[in-house]
Amino acid sequence: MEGIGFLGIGIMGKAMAVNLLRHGFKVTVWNRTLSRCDELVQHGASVGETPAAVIKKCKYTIAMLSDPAAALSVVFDKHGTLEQICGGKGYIDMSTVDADTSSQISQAITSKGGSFLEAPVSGSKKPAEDGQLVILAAGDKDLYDQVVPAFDVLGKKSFFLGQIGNGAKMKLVVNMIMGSMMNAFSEGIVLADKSGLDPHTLLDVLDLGAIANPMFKMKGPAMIKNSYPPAFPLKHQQKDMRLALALGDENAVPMPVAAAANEAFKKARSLGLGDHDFSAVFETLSK
Ligand SMILES: NC(=O)C1=CN([C@@H]2O[C@H](COP(=O)(O)OP(=O)(O)OC[C@H]3O[C@@H](n4cnc5c(N)ncnc54)[C@H](OP(=O)(O)O)[C@@H]3O)[C@@H](O)[C@H]2O)C=CC1
Ligand SMILES: O=CCCC(=O)O
Repeated sequence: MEGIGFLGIGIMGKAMAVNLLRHGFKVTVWNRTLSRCDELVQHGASVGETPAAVIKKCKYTIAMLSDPAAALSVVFDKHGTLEQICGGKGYIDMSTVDADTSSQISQAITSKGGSFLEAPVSGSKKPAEDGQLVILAAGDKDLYDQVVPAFDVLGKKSFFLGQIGNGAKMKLVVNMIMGSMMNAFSEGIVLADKSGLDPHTLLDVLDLGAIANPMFKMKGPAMIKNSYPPAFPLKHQQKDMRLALALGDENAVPMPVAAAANEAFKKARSLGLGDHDFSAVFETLSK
């Protein structure tokens, strides 16, 4: 593959871009807060002054941005992706957005002759650092085949899910389940504690049974200490619950558990916990 552009050097974008550099890819980065690119330069990246400058330079460009508004802004605003995208160039948006946002971006890119893939990911900061993400791609199959070498570095498994929107929907379903689980887990820890049990023993019991999972194992000990270093920011989890609930509305799927979980994440945001890890929803139970 030729050089890759990378737009959005947040928690995930930084880990993914560093990983690509470590594996020998030439990477040109851009971030809205440009100073955040400095660390990437130390790892060997070049910097583009605008998204358009990155697109102009690179055959393939990946975006990893916070939400639908950010993903749209980087494509459609002045000096954005659309100004330079053209035939022979590919744009891969790995942000978690809804299917409608992805379709808008896809239509705009393809109307200029470019090719487009949505490719949101499952897995957080550590899997991103270790190249262990799960990639949920959909859209242009030729572009997918061309960028497999990069996906092989970023992830442990890639799925090609067909038409645009399917990757976004799959990602939202997964994160809706995860957000609901996090709330049940938080309630369980508090219930164990308040009823006189040792929450650490609860973690040991959970880890040996049918509902053992990496998330409980990884986040539980820190939650018991009321510590929430951001791997997956709570504001993004609440965005995903909101988008998943909208998908439920569209399809007339009742989701009372997810709706309650969303309320808990909104409460956590109102307490100023949006930039903490999403496990900080635990705090809403004692407030
Ligand atoms: N963290 C995680 O565990 C995971 C996150 N995701 C998803 O990946 C995406 C990125 O997440 P993460 O890295 O954690 O988020 P961060 O909040 O760490 O980074 C967000 C990035 O988006 C940029 N951004 C925000 N608003 C705008 C805007 N209006 N215009 C241009 N750029 C903007 C930020 O730029 P600036 O630095 O200037 O603020 C930053 O580069 C999200 O969609 C998230 O849901 C998916 C899987 C796991
Ligand atoms: O979107 C964030 C997903 C976080 C994870 O899969 O651990």
